[in-house]
Amino acid sequence: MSLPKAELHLHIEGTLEPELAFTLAARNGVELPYKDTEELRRAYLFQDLQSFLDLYYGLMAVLHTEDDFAELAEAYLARAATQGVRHAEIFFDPQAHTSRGVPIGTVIEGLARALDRSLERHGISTLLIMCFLRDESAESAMETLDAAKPHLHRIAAVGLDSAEAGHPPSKFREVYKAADALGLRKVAHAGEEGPPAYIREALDVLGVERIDHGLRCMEDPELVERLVRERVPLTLCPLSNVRLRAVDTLEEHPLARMMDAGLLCTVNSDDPAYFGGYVGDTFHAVHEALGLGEERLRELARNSFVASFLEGDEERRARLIAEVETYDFP
Ligand SMILES: Nc1ncnc2[nH]cnc12
Ligand SMILES: [Zn+2]
Repeated sequence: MSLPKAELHLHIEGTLEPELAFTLAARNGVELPYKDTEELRRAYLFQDLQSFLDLYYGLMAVLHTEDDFAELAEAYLARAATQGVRHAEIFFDPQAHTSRGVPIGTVIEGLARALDRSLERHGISTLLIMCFLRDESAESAMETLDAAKPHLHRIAAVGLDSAEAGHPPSKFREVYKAADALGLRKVAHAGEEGPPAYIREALDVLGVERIDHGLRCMEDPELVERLVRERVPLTLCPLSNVRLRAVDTLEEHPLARMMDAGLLCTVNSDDPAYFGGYVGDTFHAVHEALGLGEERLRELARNSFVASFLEGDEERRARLIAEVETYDFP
């Protein structure tokens, strides 16, 4: 769907399509435990977040050089442009690469090469969000922040992702404080598999400006009231929630109820190579499965720009919102 939109919850490693994975594996002499792309795709049957993460981190073994990261990001941006994406705030997981011996500079400078030409090539403005793996230690997160210091001009914000249960946001209090002191903005995954209390902690302890997912806020009416009152954006990922079994079917996804409750919802693709669709496909899917009409889709698109970190370019934000308001649905 080419309705103009921002993508605010997208893991660049989650855009690694099987075809590119095999190309990079051949180029870098990496042997994959799958015969071909078909067999790899057949392995995309996940029981929960952890079963996805196990495969996801394994496949990252094909990413080695700056060129690899540039090619990965370029492929995503080219595809996103065909789905109406005009602005993308892109997560990456440095520890998933540094732990394999790939220097953080290789990751950041490779991604930046594609991002730097994205506006001109694809009409997509971009920024980078560096995520800490919450199932690694707080010390490792702090070392990652330190290692990123020579590249800070490339990074807009920090985030928190990976296995949520048992890894509360408060574990990362100090590293978020340090990131804040460096002028970085703050987001965190919370309430995907973890309880509503993790959403409160992300707000109160880490001081995040957006909640990634936030799905489980619906179990806590007082929290919903607060999120509405404080206009805290939620970056929801409905196709991901189905594939990782946070909800049984897309028809049962609470997105429509969340919008009715007055929450500032956005929809995003999370890891589109694994979850069956890019963000335009996701808009289409929620239209079909949840009966969200044109005004609701327009609201989601408007919210994506409202919730974006486009503060450096208010003129662009206003122009993109105006495009949403006047978009003619086919
Ligand atoms: N849905 C998700 N939740 C947590 N960490 C992730 N990393 C990539 N996708 C993720
Ligand atoms: Zn995510």
